[in-house]
Amino acid sequence: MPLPKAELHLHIEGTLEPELAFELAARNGVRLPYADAGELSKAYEFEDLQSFLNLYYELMAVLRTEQDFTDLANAYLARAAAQGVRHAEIFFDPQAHTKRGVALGTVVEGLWRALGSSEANHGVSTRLIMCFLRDDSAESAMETLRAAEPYLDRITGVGLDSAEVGHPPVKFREVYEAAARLGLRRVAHAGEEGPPAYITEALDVLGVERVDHGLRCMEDPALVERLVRERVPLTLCPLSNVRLRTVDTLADHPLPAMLDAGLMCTVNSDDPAYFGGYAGDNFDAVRSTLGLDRERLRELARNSFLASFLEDDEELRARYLAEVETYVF
Ligand code: HPA
Ligand SMILES: [Zn+2]
Repeated sequence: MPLPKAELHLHIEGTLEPELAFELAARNGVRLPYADAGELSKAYEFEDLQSFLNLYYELMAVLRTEQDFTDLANAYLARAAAQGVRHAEIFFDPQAHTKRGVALGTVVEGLWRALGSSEANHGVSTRLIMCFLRDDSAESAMETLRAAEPYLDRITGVGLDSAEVGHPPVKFREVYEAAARLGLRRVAHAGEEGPPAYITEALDVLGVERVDHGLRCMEDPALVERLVRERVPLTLCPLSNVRLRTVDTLADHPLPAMLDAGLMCTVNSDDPAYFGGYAGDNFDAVRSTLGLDRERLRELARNSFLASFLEDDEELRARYLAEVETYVF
């Protein structure tokens, strides 16, 4: 049995495996500019975040119906469960779909058909986090938040993703203020490719409770000290960092130094279909390549549940934490 863990940084659109992409393309009569899944897999060589995002948005063309989103989410949940994920807080990118003419309701209802029965079907509890595309306008983000109001019983929080550099958190101040008034939890990608100042801004201006990635905090000792003091969780994605060349190799990943510094780190998969692994694969990679011992792995798993948005079900959180503490490696 794998180590029980929560996944806190997972873009559902990033779980679209080449085989499913072709299946959905055929079902929906969408033509992909690749002959087959094998040829498509060869396109998974990325230079940076933008080169990945180009493919990520291109392949979304195959997602059209509620059933497509249900199938996508069920495929992810089955894989995650097999790798010890007991709880998943799942990002989705509504604007990437609405701008293609797919209604927000189709996306949310489709995802919900998988998520709403996930505890029974997969043994995985879930939350849904709606992300704004930071390279789109703040007005578009605000319209998206307004359009989501009928679905807020299914949406736990808001996040911020897509191309980071040049799109600082402050651009979304009003949107995050409005989200807070609606009772939504707040997270944001910051410090993946963007500078440490974006992390500070996400905390101070957007009021985020977790920082997605946050890797570049290591360039600013005062910021590290603050993140440690305030116990701000960071949702790290080691295999993603390697594939998007945020670090040179996995052996160079700062995770051990971040744990030694006292940062509240978690390990996640980001876009597992694109970056070579799901949550358990990321844990296996940091164990074997970075030499993390059992107590460090247990700490990462414990952090994942402590940092999760399970405040409405503390009994469940306590059960997961007990599983982590009694886990025999
Ligand atoms: O790793 C990521 N970074 C920013 N935006 C994203 N959207 C999907 N994955 C990512
Ligand atoms: Zn991400």
